[in-house]
Amino acid sequence: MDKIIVRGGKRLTGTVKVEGAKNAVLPVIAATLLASKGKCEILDVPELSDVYTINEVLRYLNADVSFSNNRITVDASRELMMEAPFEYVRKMRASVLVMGSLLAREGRAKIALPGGCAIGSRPIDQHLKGFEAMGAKVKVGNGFIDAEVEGRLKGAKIYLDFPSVGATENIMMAATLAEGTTIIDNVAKEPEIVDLANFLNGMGAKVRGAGTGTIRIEGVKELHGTTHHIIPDRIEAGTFMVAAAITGGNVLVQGAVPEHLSSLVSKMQEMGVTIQEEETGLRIIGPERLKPVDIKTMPHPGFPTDMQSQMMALLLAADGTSMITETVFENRFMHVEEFRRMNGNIKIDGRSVIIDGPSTLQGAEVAATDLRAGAALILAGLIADGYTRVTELKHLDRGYVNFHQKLASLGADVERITLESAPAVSEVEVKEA
Ligand SMILES: CC(=O)N[C@H]1[C@@H](OP(=O)(O)OP(=O)(O)OC[C@H]2O[C@@H](n3ccc(=O)[nH]c3=O)[C@H](O)[C@@H]2O)O[C@H](CO)[C@@H](O)[C@@H]1O
Ligand SMILES: C=C(OP(=O)(O)O)C(=O)O
Repeated sequence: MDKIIVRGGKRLTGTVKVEGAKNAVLPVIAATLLASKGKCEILDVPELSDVYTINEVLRYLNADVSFSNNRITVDASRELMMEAPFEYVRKMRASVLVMGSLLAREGRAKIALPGGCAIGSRPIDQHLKGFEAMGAKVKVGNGFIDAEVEGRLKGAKIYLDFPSVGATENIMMAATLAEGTTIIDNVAKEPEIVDLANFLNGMGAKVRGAGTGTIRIEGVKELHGTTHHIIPDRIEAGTFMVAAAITGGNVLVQGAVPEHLSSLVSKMQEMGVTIQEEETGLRIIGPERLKPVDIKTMPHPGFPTDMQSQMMALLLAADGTSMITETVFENRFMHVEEFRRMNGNIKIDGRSVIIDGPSTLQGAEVAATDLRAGAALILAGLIADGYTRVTELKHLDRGYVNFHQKLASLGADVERITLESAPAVSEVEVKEA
């Protein structure tokens, strides 16, 4: 079991470079299954545990995948298997993203039901509604979702009840090989949707309107391999922006795309943080005194839920009362208890959290309850008194490459230790007794 240990009090300075986006690369890898001819080459791929997991899913489905030096090649030209078992879906919910590609290419997709996770129940009814509208018969039973279509999927008009990122991606992928035109309304507008559309078009698909509320896809008979660069990770960029601001530092976040980060930039500026656009990214200069703000998470271009816990850490340091309202996930406040263990003055009120700052944070042993919570607790540790020990790093490793090393390169006092070889405390006590 690994732990990250942070000693608070260091001001961060220097330059940090962000990786390719996790939430862009996962659907892009799933989409490579649509290419029945040629190889796909994906560049700027982050070395994350989620990427290794989805590569395993593709190999299980009979694709040839290689991954080195931030570059993945996939040859999916052989006939594919149609089933993704629970061992993968349990590790990573994004495994459900292979469903649209499999259904479009092979006429069937059987995927273990993803179940709930630490941030909420996360149903996939909107994905399934889209597949059904395109002519698939969907059965749910024995822990699996089994979708099947006779012949090709048919183009359809689909309205999403909520602009779900995953449903937009899955339906978009399925529609590329459908017969006729598919129009999806009330879709997600996240930059990762645009990246996926660009990748699909590089494969020979006809996708228009990505980044707006309506996407129109004219189905084609087959897709081929292509080369694609993944966009920079706006959430990793945002996390380092908060690291700079919380320590009163001065950091250039290379690869931060201002258009992808506008809601975060606005909120941080309201808090008194100086943000300057430079040629290669955004420079963040933390103020002496942070002002409180209210935040409501929303689908893009609203404030991203994936930055909610990191902003909570920043607001703990602000001078006054702030409120965060989470509207995207039903249960994304597990980190509140952990912040309380660090002496954070913070309380939950329904879907909102009230933060009374500034809290004098104290180092404590805390658990990363989900991926962004892990990052947020480390950020809080940067200004806490004494040592903060963060456990459950498997969550952090899903979404951040070398997080502690990047922070250390900016001057943070932080290290990661592996405890496997160390004796448990109780063993030491028994021997000493
Ligand atoms: C791999 C990836 O890209 N993950 C991101 C993606 O997750 P993901 O694609 O799972 O998120 P969605 O946008 O689908 O989910 C948002 C909300 O809609 C609900 N919902 C979704 C689908 C559905 O069929 N029915 C339904 O009710 C979910 O339970 C959730 O409450 O977008 C989220 C919202 O920006 C981000 O936090 C995740 O980091
Ligand atoms: C919630 C997240 O990811 P996932 O959808 O992969 O769980 C995230 O990236 O913060």
